[in-house]
Parts: sequence; C-alpha cells; structure tokens
Amino acid sequence: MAQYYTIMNLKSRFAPSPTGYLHLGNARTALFAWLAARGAGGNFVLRLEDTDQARSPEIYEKALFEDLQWLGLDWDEGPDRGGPAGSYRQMQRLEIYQKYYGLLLAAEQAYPCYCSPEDLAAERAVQKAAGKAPRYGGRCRHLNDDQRQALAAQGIQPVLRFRVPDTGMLNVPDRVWGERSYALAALGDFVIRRSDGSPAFFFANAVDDALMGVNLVLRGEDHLSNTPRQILILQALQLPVPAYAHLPLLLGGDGQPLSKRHGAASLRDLQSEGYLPVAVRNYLARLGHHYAASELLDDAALASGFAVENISRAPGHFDPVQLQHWQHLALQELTDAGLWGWLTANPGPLRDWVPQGQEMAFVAAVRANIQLPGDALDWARRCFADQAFVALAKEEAALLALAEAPATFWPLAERLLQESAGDYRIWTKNLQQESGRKGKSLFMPLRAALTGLCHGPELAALLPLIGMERACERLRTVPQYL
Ligand SMILES: Nc1ncnc2c1ncn2[C@@H]1O[C@H](COP(=O)(O)OP(=O)(O)OP(=O)(O)O)[C@@H](O)[C@H]1O
Ligand SMILES: [Zn+2]
Repeated sequence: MAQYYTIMNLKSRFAPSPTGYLHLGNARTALFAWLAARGAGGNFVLRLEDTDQARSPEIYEKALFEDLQWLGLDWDEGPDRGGPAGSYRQMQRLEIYQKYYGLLLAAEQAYPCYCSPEDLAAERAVQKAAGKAPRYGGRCRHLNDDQRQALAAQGIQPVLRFRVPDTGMLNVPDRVWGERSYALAALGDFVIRRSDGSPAFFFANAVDDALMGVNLVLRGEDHLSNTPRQILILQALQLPVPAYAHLPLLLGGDGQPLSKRHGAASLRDLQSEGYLPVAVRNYLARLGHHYAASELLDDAALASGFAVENISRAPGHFDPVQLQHWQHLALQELTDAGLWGWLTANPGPLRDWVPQGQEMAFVAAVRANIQLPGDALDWARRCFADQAFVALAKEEAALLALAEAPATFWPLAERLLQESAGDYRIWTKNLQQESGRKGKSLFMPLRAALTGLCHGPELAALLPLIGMERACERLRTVPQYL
C-alpha cells in the first residue's frame, strides 16, 4: 500500500465494453476512477473493450461518450481523442496482443491447447465427482512439436494457455480489500487467447493497462478474481503491475448486481427524467465512499475529498430517495433563469402552459417544490389552466380540508378576494375577520380550493399566478363539488 503513495503521476482509467447503455454501477466506477485521477492531478484514460463484436454496435460507443460527458467526466486519452498509447479501441490492438503472445510462447510461458469442449467438460466432471475444484489439468502442457502439428493437421484451432507455476503463493494487494494470498496450484493454466484468435478479457485488459501507463486500476468487484491471473501475465511479460482497487458492486432492487446485459436502469434514464449531472455526481460519489462534507460539492471538492481508503466494502444499493436529496440541493443552486432553462431543456408543454412574461415569477414560486421537470408541469397546470375547481386534480386530504369550511365560507372568500383586488394579505386578513376562521382552518380550505392540494408553494406567491379570474372561478365552484 505504501508503494502506492510514491506513484507520482497517477493514471487511472475506465474500460467499459460498449455493449449497452451505462448503468449506475458502471457510472460510479467511472466516476471514482476519474475522481482519483483528478484529485491527484493525474490522468484519466478511456478505453473501449470492444472485442465482443457481436455485442458492440456503434450506437453504444457513441452513447457511452455522450453519457460520460453528460455526467461531467472528461478524459485525457481515449478513442475519440487519441493519445500516446493508442489505439484506445481493443479491436484495433490485435497486433499488439499477437506480439505479447509471441513473447510468452517463446519463453514457454504459454502453450497451445487442443482440448475440445467435451474433453474439458469430462475433466471437470471427474474433478467434481472427486470433490475437487474444477481447473485445467494441463493435458496439453507437454505436447511436443510433432504432436502439435498432428493436432493442427486435424484442423483443430487451439486456444493459448498461460503456464501457471505448480507451486508457490501469489500475494495480491488490493487497496480496498487488503492483501490476499492465492495458491498458484489451484489456479490451473488459463486461456489467454481464444480459438478464434481473439484475446481473453483479462489478457488484453492487463496488457493494455500496462502499455497505457495505468498505475491505478479502479474497477468493479466482478474483476477481483481476475487479478491474480493478470498479475501473473504482467510479471511474465515484465510489464509493470498497477495498484488495484475493487469496488463493491451496485445492486438493483432484486439484489442482483446491476448489469448492462440485464437492462439495468441507465444513466440515460436519469438524464431524461431530468436529474442534474451535479446531483448524480454527488449521489454516486457518496455511494460506497465517505465524504466528511454533507453539502453539495463541486468537482474540485469532490476530487480533493476523494480517497481510495474511504471506499466501503459493503455492497451499495441504488436509492432514489438519496438521489432526490442531492437533486434538491443541486436545484437550490440554480438561479431562477437557470432553473427555467433546465425545466425547458427537453421539449414539453411547459412553455405552452406558462404565459410569456410570467416565467420567472412562476419559477420563483414553485422552485422549492420541484424535483423533476414533471413536477413543474403539474404546478403550471394548477396555476394557469383555465379550469374550474371541479377539473383540478385533487388529493384526498384536500377534499377533507374543504369539507371543514361551511358553505357560507366560499361566497365570502370570493367577494373579499374581489374587494382586495387580488392582494393576498388584505384578502386573508379580511377573510379571517369576517369568517372567524384563522390559521390552518383558514388557509387549508383556501389552498385546497385554489390548488387541489394541501401542500405546495406559498399561497401568496401562487395567487398572482392563478390570477383573479381563475381564483374566483375555483372558489365559486367548490360548493358544486362538495
Ligand atoms: N453492478 C456494478 N456495480 C459497480 N460496478 C460495476 C457493475 N457492473 C459493472 N461494473 C464495472 O463497470 C466497469 C465496466 O464494465 P462492463 O462494461 O463490463 O459493464 P457490465 O455492466 O458488467 O456489462 P455487461 O453486462 O455487458 O458485462 C467495470 O469496471 C465493471 O467492474
Ligand atoms: Zn489441452
């Protein structure tokens, strides 16, 4: 661990497969790697692990750039902007992998294996029956050249296996989980090149990290078990071994890890619902990572407060309530004009509902009651739709509040509103005097009649938006409803 602190130019990376839209688990991993780099004044690399061609259509690559940019992450090297260790797309690095396979073959640290899937299944069945953990037994380890040629002559395309030492232990440090020891004998010789010539995930991934100068690998816990194999590969190739930090996976409501394959809620979904990137960043940064500060932090503060030591080992769950908390704080930081811009960023009917010239008054009145643009739409309808009380969407509690006022209250409220010329203070003061009601029993029925709800923005701010005509119409039509 101490060794890590001596790393001068920290370089971290995010290395997704472009096989679907980024979900929150991916996004948090990317964010942590980015924060680690930015907090240390280091560099951040984006690399596309696109060797699963069937599952990597171009739309996902484009979406990945867009989603990371929306979240506010930037990268110093990547597929779209190049860099000293390019290409940053694995499919364009196949020749590089061939070179390293050649080195391992020449050093006899790798060998071709001609076993068929049936052979391997039979081997596993025997091991299982004997109560042993399945691993490759090394059948093709000692084939000589003649034997290999004979097998190749049968048209068998071999995989390439890494020769794992038979004895000894491998210590694998991890900055979240601490050091773990692995008995090498238990690993078995593993596949580093598939029979179609494509690289196994952990081979290309480890080689690329080394060649790209990545010295902190921050990734999901799903890769924890790959680490010993990757260290063995790097040591055999005399390539530098990075520091590793494995993040607990984010789980969905079903308790299963979020995964692109299973169509987990995507970053895109949050974007289209109207969450602000700064809220998502603050939420994700605290999901499994402790910050001393409880307020909304800007990127500089998020980065400087980030420390791998503060990553928790407990699995995280996506909690919409927490996200809304950060959304609320993020919205508070926007000016009224900024808020209006956010509300109308996506096409929608809000512009049609809010009359020209009243936009800022509307935003100022309702801003504390808005989490998502859809909430604003609801308030716009309540304020500006030309509808009688009967047509308002009402909550149960509002109906109860209305029923508490006597029938005589409504014509009185309407008359006094007209006499006050729409001045909220004068209106409610006079109404209090003449009706004998005060406090909650005065204001609740009014709020319920004017908005259909028992909660919401200051009535004083809403009244000018609702306007005299609509307000009178609603007060007048309440008794029809009761
Ligand atoms: N549920 C999760 N929680 C946290 N990190 C995750 C989760 N799933 C994947 N990751 C991390 O996201 C990064 C990108 O991984 P990858 O692109 O393979 O995502 P994936 O969701 O596992 O996709 P797929 O379903 O196609 O395997 C990796 O570092 C991986 O460990
Ligand atoms: Zn074999």
